[in-house]
Amino acid sequence: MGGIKEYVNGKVSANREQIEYHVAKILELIGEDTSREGLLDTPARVTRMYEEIFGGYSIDPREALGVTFDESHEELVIVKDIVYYSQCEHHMAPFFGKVHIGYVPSGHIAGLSKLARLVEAVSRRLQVQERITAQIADIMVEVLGPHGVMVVVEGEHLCMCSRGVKKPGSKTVTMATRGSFREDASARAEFLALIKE
Ligand SMILES: Nc1nc2c(ncn2[C@@H]2O[C@H](COP(=O)(O)OP(=O)(O)OP(=O)(O)O)[C@@H](O)[C@H]2O)c(=O)[nH]1
Ligand SMILES: [Zn+2]
Repeated sequence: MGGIKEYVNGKVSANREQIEYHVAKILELIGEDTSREGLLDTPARVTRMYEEIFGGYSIDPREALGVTFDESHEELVIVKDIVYYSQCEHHMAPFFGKVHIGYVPSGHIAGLSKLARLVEAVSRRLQVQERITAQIADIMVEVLGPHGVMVVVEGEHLCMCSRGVKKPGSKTVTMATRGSFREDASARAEFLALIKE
Protein backbone atom coordinates (compact mmCIF):
# COMPACT_ATOMS: atom_id res chain seq x y z
CA MET A 1 0.00 0.00 0.00
CA GLY A 2 1.22 3.49 -0.78
CA GLY A 3 1.13 6.72 1.22
CA ILE A 4 -1.86 8.74 2.29
CA LYS A 5 -2.01 10.48 -1.13
CA GLU A 6 -3.12 7.24 -2.69
CA TYR A 7 -6.45 7.65 -0.87
CA VAL A 8 -6.99 11.29 0.04
CA ASN A 9 -7.16 13.69 -2.88
CA GLY A 10 -10.62 15.24 -2.65
CA LYS A 11 -10.95 18.35 -4.81
CA VAL A 12 -14.66 18.79 -5.50
CA SER A 13 -15.26 21.41 -2.81
CA ALA A 14 -12.14 23.39 -3.71
CA ASN A 15 -13.08 23.39 -7.42
CA ARG A 16 -16.82 23.99 -7.05
CA GLU A 17 -17.01 27.01 -9.40
CA GLN A 18 -15.01 25.36 -12.15
CA ILE A 19 -17.09 22.19 -11.95
CA GLU A 20 -20.31 24.21 -12.20
CA TYR A 21 -18.90 26.04 -15.23
CA HIS A 22 -18.00 22.81 -17.00
CA VAL A 23 -21.31 21.10 -16.21
CA ALA A 24 -23.07 24.11 -17.77
CA LYS A 25 -20.78 23.75 -20.82
CA ILE A 26 -21.73 20.08 -21.21
CA LEU A 27 -25.41 21.01 -21.02
CA GLU A 28 -24.83 23.54 -23.81
CA LEU A 29 -22.83 21.06 -25.87
CA ILE A 30 -25.57 18.43 -25.78
CA GLY A 31 -27.94 21.06 -27.14
CA GLU A 32 -29.74 22.11 -23.98
CA ASP A 33 -30.92 25.61 -23.18
CA THR A 34 -29.10 26.42 -19.92
CA SER A 35 -31.34 29.44 -19.33
CA ARG A 36 -34.55 27.45 -19.08
CA GLU A 37 -36.16 27.25 -15.66
CA GLY A 38 -35.51 23.56 -14.97
CA LEU A 39 -31.77 23.81 -15.71
CA LEU A 40 -30.93 27.08 -13.98
CA ASP A 41 -29.67 25.43 -10.80
CA THR A 42 -28.54 22.17 -12.38
CA PRO A 43 -24.79 22.93 -12.55
CA ALA A 44 -24.78 23.84 -8.84
CA ARG A 45 -26.90 20.80 -7.99
CA VAL A 46 -24.65 18.44 -9.92
CA THR A 47 -21.63 19.90 -8.14
CA ARG A 48 -23.26 19.37 -4.73
CA MET A 49 -24.08 15.82 -5.79
CA TYR A 50 -20.42 15.29 -6.78
CA GLU A 51 -19.36 16.41 -3.31
CA GLU A 52 -21.49 13.60 -1.97
CA ILE A 53 -20.91 10.77 -4.45
CA PHE A 54 -17.18 11.51 -4.67
CA GLY A 55 -16.91 12.21 -0.95
CA GLY A 56 -14.68 9.17 -0.51
CA TYR A 57 -11.74 11.08 -1.99
CA SER A 58 -11.70 13.24 1.13
CA ILE A 59 -11.49 10.29 3.51
CA ASP A 60 -8.48 8.10 4.21
CA PRO A 61 -10.07 4.63 4.45
CA ARG A 62 -7.46 3.59 7.01
CA GLU A 63 -8.65 6.37 9.30
CA ALA A 64 -12.28 5.43 8.61
CA LEU A 65 -11.48 2.01 10.05
CA GLY A 66 -9.31 3.64 12.70
CA VAL A 67 -11.19 2.81 15.92
CA THR A 68 -10.02 -0.63 16.99
CA PHE A 69 -10.13 -2.42 20.31
CA ASP A 70 -7.76 -4.94 21.84
CA GLU A 71 -9.80 -8.07 22.27
CA SER A 72 -8.92 -11.75 22.43
CA HIS A 73 -11.87 -12.95 20.28
CA GLU A 74 -10.26 -15.02 17.53
CA GLU A 75 -13.31 -16.43 15.75
CA LEU A 76 -15.05 -15.32 12.60
CA VAL A 77 -16.77 -11.91 12.66
CA ILE A 78 -19.05 -10.98 9.75
CA VAL A 79 -20.74 -7.69 8.89
CA LYS A 80 -22.94 -8.34 5.89
CA ASP A 81 -25.39 -6.49 3.65
CA ILE A 82 -23.54 -3.17 3.81
CA VAL A 83 -25.14 -1.16 1.00
CA TYR A 84 -22.81 0.89 -1.18
CA TYR A 85 -23.16 3.26 -4.14
CA SER A 86 -20.21 3.89 -6.42
CA GLN A 87 -19.51 5.26 -9.91
CA CYS A 88 -17.83 3.16 -12.58
CA GLU A 89 -14.66 4.79 -13.81
CA HIS A 90 -15.32 3.86 -17.43
CA HIS A 91 -18.67 5.61 -17.91
CA MET A 92 -19.11 7.59 -14.67
CA ALA A 93 -22.36 5.66 -14.28
CA PRO A 94 -23.56 4.37 -10.91
CA PHE A 95 -23.08 0.84 -9.71
CA PHE A 96 -24.38 -0.30 -6.37
CA GLY A 97 -25.14 -3.31 -4.23
CA LYS A 98 -23.98 -4.94 -1.02
CA VAL A 99 -20.65 -5.63 0.62
CA HIS A 100 -20.09 -8.54 2.99
CA ILE A 101 -16.96 -8.52 5.16
CA GLY A 102 -15.71 -11.39 7.29
CA TYR A 103 -12.53 -11.51 9.31
CA VAL A 104 -10.86 -13.57 11.98
CA PRO A 105 -9.29 -11.11 14.46
CA SER A 106 -5.85 -11.54 15.92
CA GLY A 107 -5.79 -9.33 19.00
CA HIS A 108 -7.66 -6.36 17.49
CA ILE A 109 -11.32 -5.96 16.56
CA ALA A 110 -12.84 -3.03 14.66
CA GLY A 111 -15.81 -0.92 15.73
CA LEU A 112 -18.63 -2.45 13.65
CA SER A 113 -19.78 0.85 12.16
CA LYS A 114 -16.19 1.45 11.07
CA LEU A 115 -16.45 -1.40 8.58
CA ALA A 116 -19.36 0.44 6.96
CA ARG A 117 -17.34 3.68 7.05
CA LEU A 118 -14.50 1.86 5.29
CA VAL A 119 -16.96 0.78 2.57
CA GLU A 120 -18.13 4.40 2.17
CA ALA A 121 -14.56 5.69 1.93
CA VAL A 122 -13.54 3.31 -0.87
CA SER A 123 -16.83 3.28 -2.82
CA ARG A 124 -17.62 7.00 -3.04
CA ARG A 125 -15.13 7.43 -5.84
CA LEU A 126 -14.64 6.47 -9.48
CA GLN A 127 -14.04 2.78 -9.09
CA VAL A 128 -14.20 -0.70 -10.52
CA GLN A 129 -15.88 -3.32 -8.39
CA GLU A 130 -12.80 -5.54 -8.22
CA ARG A 131 -10.73 -2.69 -6.78
CA ILE A 132 -13.34 -1.85 -4.12
CA THR A 133 -13.22 -5.51 -3.08
CA ALA A 134 -9.42 -5.71 -2.95
CA GLN A 135 -8.97 -2.35 -1.21
CA ILE A 136 -11.38 -3.29 1.57
CA ALA A 137 -9.52 -6.56 2.13
CA ASP A 138 -6.07 -4.93 2.02
CA ILE A 139 -7.00 -2.10 4.41
CA MET A 140 -8.53 -4.61 6.85
CA VAL A 141 -5.21 -6.48 6.78
CA GLU A 142 -3.17 -3.30 7.17
CA VAL A 143 -5.14 -1.80 10.06
CA LEU A 144 -6.24 -4.91 12.00
CA GLY A 145 -3.57 -7.50 11.18
CA PRO A 146 -6.18 -10.31 11.36
CA HIS A 147 -5.63 -14.03 10.78
CA GLY A 148 -7.74 -13.70 7.65
CA VAL A 149 -10.18 -11.51 5.73
CA MET A 150 -12.80 -12.30 3.13
CA VAL A 151 -14.80 -9.72 1.22
CA VAL A 152 -17.66 -10.35 -1.19
CA VAL A 153 -19.17 -7.49 -3.20
CA GLU A 154 -22.37 -7.74 -5.24
CA GLY A 155 -23.01 -5.04 -7.82
CA GLU A 156 -25.49 -3.93 -10.43
CA HIS A 157 -23.88 -1.64 -13.00
CA LEU A 158 -26.11 0.93 -14.69
CA CYS A 159 -23.66 1.14 -17.59
CA MET A 160 -24.74 -2.43 -18.39
CA CYS A 161 -28.46 -1.76 -17.84
CA SER A 162 -29.54 1.53 -19.33
CA ARG A 163 -27.00 1.61 -22.15
CA GLY A 164 -24.44 -0.53 -24.01
CA VAL A 165 -25.24 -4.21 -23.65
CA LYS A 166 -28.55 -3.37 -21.85
CA LYS A 167 -28.83 -6.27 -19.45
CA PRO A 168 -30.79 -5.01 -16.44
CA GLY A 169 -30.78 -7.37 -13.48
CA SER A 170 -27.40 -8.92 -14.19
CA LYS A 171 -25.26 -8.98 -11.07
CA THR A 172 -21.50 -8.97 -10.71
CA VAL A 173 -20.02 -10.76 -7.70
CA THR A 174 -16.41 -10.16 -6.72
CA MET A 175 -14.43 -11.75 -3.93
CA ALA A 176 -11.14 -11.11 -2.16
CA THR A 177 -9.48 -13.44 0.32
CA ARG A 178 -6.46 -12.79 2.49
CA GLY A 179 -4.62 -14.93 5.05
CA SER A 180 -6.49 -17.93 6.46
CA PHE A 181 -9.38 -17.59 3.96
CA ARG A 182 -6.97 -17.96 1.09
CA GLU A 183 -5.60 -21.22 2.45
CA ASP A 184 -8.76 -22.78 3.89
CA ALA A 185 -11.62 -23.76 1.57
CA SER A 186 -13.88 -24.67 4.51
CA ALA A 187 -13.46 -21.15 5.98
CA ARG A 188 -14.53 -19.68 2.64
CA ALA A 189 -17.50 -22.05 2.49
CA GLU A 190 -18.55 -21.12 6.06
CA PHE A 191 -18.41 -17.40 5.22
CA LEU A 192 -20.39 -17.88 2.00
CA ALA A 193 -23.04 -19.93 3.83
CA LEU A 194 -23.41 -17.30 6.57
CA ILE A 195 -23.80 -14.36 4.19
CA LYS A 196 -26.58 -16.21 2.33
CA GLU A 197 -28.75 -16.56 5.44
N1 LIG B 1 -14.18 -5.43 -14.67
C1 LIG B 1 -15.01 -4.39 -14.56
N2 LIG B 1 -15.51 -3.84 -15.67
C2 LIG B 1 -16.37 -2.80 -15.52
C3 LIG B 1 -16.75 -2.29 -14.28
N3 LIG B 1 -17.62 -1.28 -14.49
C4 LIG B 1 -17.76 -1.18 -15.84
N4 LIG B 1 -17.01 -2.11 -16.47
C5 LIG B 1 -16.80 -2.42 -17.89
O1 LIG B 1 -15.88 -1.58 -18.50
C6 LIG B 1 -15.91 -1.90 -19.88
C7 LIG B 1 -15.51 -0.68 -20.71
O2 LIG B 1 -15.47 -1.18 -22.03
P1 LIG B 1 -15.22 -0.30 -23.35
O3 LIG B 1 -15.30 -1.22 -24.53
O4 LIG B 1 -13.98 0.51 -23.17
O5 LIG B 1 -16.44 0.73 -23.30
P2 LIG B 1 -17.83 0.67 -24.09
O6 LIG B 1 -17.57 0.73 -25.57
O7 LIG B 1 -18.71 1.74 -23.53
O8 LIG B 1 -18.33 -0.79 -23.73
P3 LIG B 1 -19.81 -1.37 -23.56
O9 LIG B 1 -20.21 -1.14 -22.12
O10 LIG B 1 -19.65 -2.86 -23.85
O11 LIG B 1 -20.71 -0.67 -24.54
C8 LIG B 1 -17.30 -2.43 -20.13
O12 LIG B 1 -17.18 -3.79 -20.48
C9 LIG B 1 -18.01 -2.29 -18.77
O13 LIG B 1 -18.97 -3.29 -18.54
C10 LIG B 1 -16.19 -2.90 -13.12
O14 LIG B 1 -16.45 -2.51 -11.98
N5 LIG B 1 -15.34 -3.94 -13.32
ZN1 LIG C 1 -19.26 1.46 -16.80
